[in-house]
Amino acid sequence: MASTEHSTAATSEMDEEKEAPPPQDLTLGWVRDALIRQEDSIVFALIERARFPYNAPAYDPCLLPQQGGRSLVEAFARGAEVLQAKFGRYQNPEEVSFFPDDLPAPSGIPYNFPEVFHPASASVTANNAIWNMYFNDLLPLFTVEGDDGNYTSTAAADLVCLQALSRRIHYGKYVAEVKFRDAPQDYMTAICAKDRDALMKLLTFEAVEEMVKRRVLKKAMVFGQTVTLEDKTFDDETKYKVDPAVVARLYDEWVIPLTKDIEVEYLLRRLD
Ligand SMILES: C=C(O[C@@H]1C=C(C(=O)O)C=C[C@H]1O)C(=O)O
Repeated sequence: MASTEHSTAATSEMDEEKEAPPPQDLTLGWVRDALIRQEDSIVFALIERARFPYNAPAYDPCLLPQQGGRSLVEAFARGAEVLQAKFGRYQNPEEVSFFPDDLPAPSGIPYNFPEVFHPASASVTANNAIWNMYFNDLLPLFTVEGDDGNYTSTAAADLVCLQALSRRIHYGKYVAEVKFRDAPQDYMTAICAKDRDALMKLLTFEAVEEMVKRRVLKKAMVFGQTVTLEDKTFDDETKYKVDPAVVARLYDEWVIPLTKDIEVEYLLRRLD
């Protein structure tokens, strides 16, 4: 009994340290560490989705006529968001809904999230772009063609990917806030001039972006290997659960540019 109590306390302390929401006095280092941890979630979510083939009927609005023109994946995502909103998921500023209209009021146990965002900037969202990118561009790149009939599990795996990508990209709001606080004069000049290019230049760190892309490529290799007890070497013939080049491309073409778009949009409203 005593040892159970002890281990429960130890676990919750550890969780608090790892999963604490962003502090009000956040630093760029803190935010970048959070982004690094989220890379793991994204790579694992893609690996889970890749267990199923493409499963085209999950995206066909004709599959479920009673859903009024919505595909199974859209109906599933909307239903999941309604349930999650009820329990307060979107009270967390890290979480952004894909279908914010008609979500019920939260009735869960309130949590006192620190108010980090400038209020006028808080509602910036890229979820439409993320949804379209995921289904039109990304999904065909990392799933094999085919139909195994397991559409609900497929939709559930899609939603995990979408939510992980959305959380990462909307973390651009924290990045923007901390960069603004670190150099308010530089940012204020560009914000007052509504100069998107100047803002983009100010917030871009190319060396950091290169490191991010190299790291996610490596994570996809490490996490996507089949681990066996026999010694074996990994070479060009190694089969990965998700092609590491696709993960690097995901970050290069979509995740980093969308994060930076969020940063710019956040900053443009930062003085409102
Ligand atoms: C997120 C940041 O802002 C920009 C976007 C990056 C990203 O999305 O990974 C990396 C570097 C910056 O160009 C950051 O500075 O860490």
